[in-house]
Amino acid sequence: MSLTSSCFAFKNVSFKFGHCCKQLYLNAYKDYSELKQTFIKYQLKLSTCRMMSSKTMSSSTETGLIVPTFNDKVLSTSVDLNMQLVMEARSIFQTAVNAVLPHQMIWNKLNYDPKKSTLHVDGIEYILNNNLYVVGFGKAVIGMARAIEDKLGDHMVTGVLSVPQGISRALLNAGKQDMLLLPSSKFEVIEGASQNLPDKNAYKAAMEIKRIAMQVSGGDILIVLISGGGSALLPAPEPPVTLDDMLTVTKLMSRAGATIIDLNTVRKQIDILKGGGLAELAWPAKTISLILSDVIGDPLDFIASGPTVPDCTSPQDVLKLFSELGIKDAVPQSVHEVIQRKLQQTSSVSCSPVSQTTEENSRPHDWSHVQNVLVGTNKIACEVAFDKSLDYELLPLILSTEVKGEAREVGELFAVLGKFIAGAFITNSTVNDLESLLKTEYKTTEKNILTKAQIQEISDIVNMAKTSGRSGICIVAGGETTVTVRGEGKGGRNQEMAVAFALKMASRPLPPHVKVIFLSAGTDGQDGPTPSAGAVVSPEFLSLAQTSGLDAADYLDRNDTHTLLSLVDNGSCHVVTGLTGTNVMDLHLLIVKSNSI
Ligand SMILES: Nc1ncnc2c1ncn2[C@@H]1O[C@H](COP(=O)(O)OP(=O)(O)O)[C@@H](O)[C@H]1O
Ligand SMILES: O=C(O)[C@H](O)COP(=O)(O)O
Repeated sequence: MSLTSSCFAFKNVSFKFGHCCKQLYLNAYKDYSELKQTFIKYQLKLSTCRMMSSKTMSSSTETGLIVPTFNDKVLSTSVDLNMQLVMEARSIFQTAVNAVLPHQMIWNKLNYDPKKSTLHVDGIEYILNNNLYVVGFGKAVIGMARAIEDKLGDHMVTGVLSVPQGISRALLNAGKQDMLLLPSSKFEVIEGASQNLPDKNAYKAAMEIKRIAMQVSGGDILIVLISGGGSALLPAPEPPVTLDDMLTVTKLMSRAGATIIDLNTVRKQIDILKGGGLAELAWPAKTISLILSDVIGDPLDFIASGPTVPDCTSPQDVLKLFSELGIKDAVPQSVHEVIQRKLQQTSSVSCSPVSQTTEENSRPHDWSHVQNVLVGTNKIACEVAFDKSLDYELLPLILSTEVKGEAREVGELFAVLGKFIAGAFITNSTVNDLESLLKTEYKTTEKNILTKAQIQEISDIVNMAKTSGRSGICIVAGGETTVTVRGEGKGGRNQEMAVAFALKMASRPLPPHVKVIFLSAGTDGQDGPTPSAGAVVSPEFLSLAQTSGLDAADYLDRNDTHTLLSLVDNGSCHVVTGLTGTNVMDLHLLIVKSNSI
């Protein structure tokens, strides 16, 4: 995947159907973060006043400076500070992950009144009366299904889950019993799609799910649980496309550098259940889709290829993609046949909520029977990380929830930000200083890596820290970078970011008394094909590696960052959580703290 035009900026990615929602979201999010910053300013003023008036809250040095305290312990050595920042980062990450665990999310969203047997979801009321059917597909749906069954099991008729091969055993081994179904469960669980590729088991599960969708009727309620990996776990190729043809197209596109949006555009056009097909089949039953987003920007119609969302793609989009990716001739003939057939059927893309009368089912209906609900997103995790940072007296800033681009380059970018913030603590740095630092220190093919607004936000948060006497800043970000794997090593995008960060930080020593650490980890607990979720490093990581005779740059070049992290300091830099049972992409935390303010 090539580096996008801006790693951090909110991408102006517009889907016809979703664009207006996205703009509303951006406006709301902007208001939210301004509100948050206002709150912080107020809180800071309050605490600064309190601090000035009471000696008990801090210890002062002979020069009268207020030394930052942490849990009433005055920091004495930089080693303490380093270890403390690592502990804080790990705690912030874990707190954020806990907030997007399946049980937490489902219980937050579903308001059930057992006396009235009514279920309220975002203000919409449903009457439960042993009329509930549940299907699910994705890496995190077992935990979601357990939460549903705990809450609404009495009304469940039946349920089917399509989950990754080995996930139940892995969750059991990770001690996540609370995310597994009980022996009395009404769910049928079918494991498949190992390596996230559709297979016969996933196909069997998809057919079972299709059968339930066709079985439900007017008075029934179908809950659909969706999370990352759902596309591969719900393969329902439209004849004459076969499962093998679908596999061929997926592999062809992935190898050609297709994005998840590209992949799912094609999947929606050649699959009966994707692109709203599942909800169409369930009509007139009411469908409630509970969605855990692992796609940047949370586009409902692309997460797991949007089986319950109106489809805004077209057969023309598919042909355009095939030619852009240079795979048109390699695509199976059956796929071209389905695309050509659709070209005849639809003259233009229709995103109207009222779907056309389709010949095979002659059921004219709109989408009022469907409620799509985002229950877990990277944004929620980032906001929890934001709040948790305040507990550690850090001044937080959510820089982006749409981080993308080549992992090592994004890791280096965080290093440049770390250097700027560290320097700004002891000098009067300005926005221009950060812009020039990015130009000189950050050699990348892209020009506007950070938006002007984000550069301004970083400069503002530093000034706010200095004027309020806060000794630390926590930059929170999330998203999903990519790795162009060229070496034979073992690693993942978050481990690559951490090692690249450490290498970049080493190019310029930090001012005395200022410490910088960087944590990058996947919320699903697995970074690449490794048992790590990611890593947390300080600039000292490099000297630790060198004392062990390890060349970090060489390990990075061979995509062998997991091995390197395992060898340095007995693997103490790894972030290991085990499979978490959730998946809202990755979290990045840059913490800069000075013990001289
Ligand atoms: N040795 C490696 N070093 C760095 N990244 C790797 C390596 N091997 C695989 N990857 C990356 O890990 C990605 C898969 O990440 P993973 O966390 O398993 O899945 P998901 O993207 O669903 O979270 C692959 O797309 C690949 O880019
Ligand atoms: O389409 C899907 O399955 C998800 O939206 C993204 O899948 P991934 O987790 O395999 O990228």
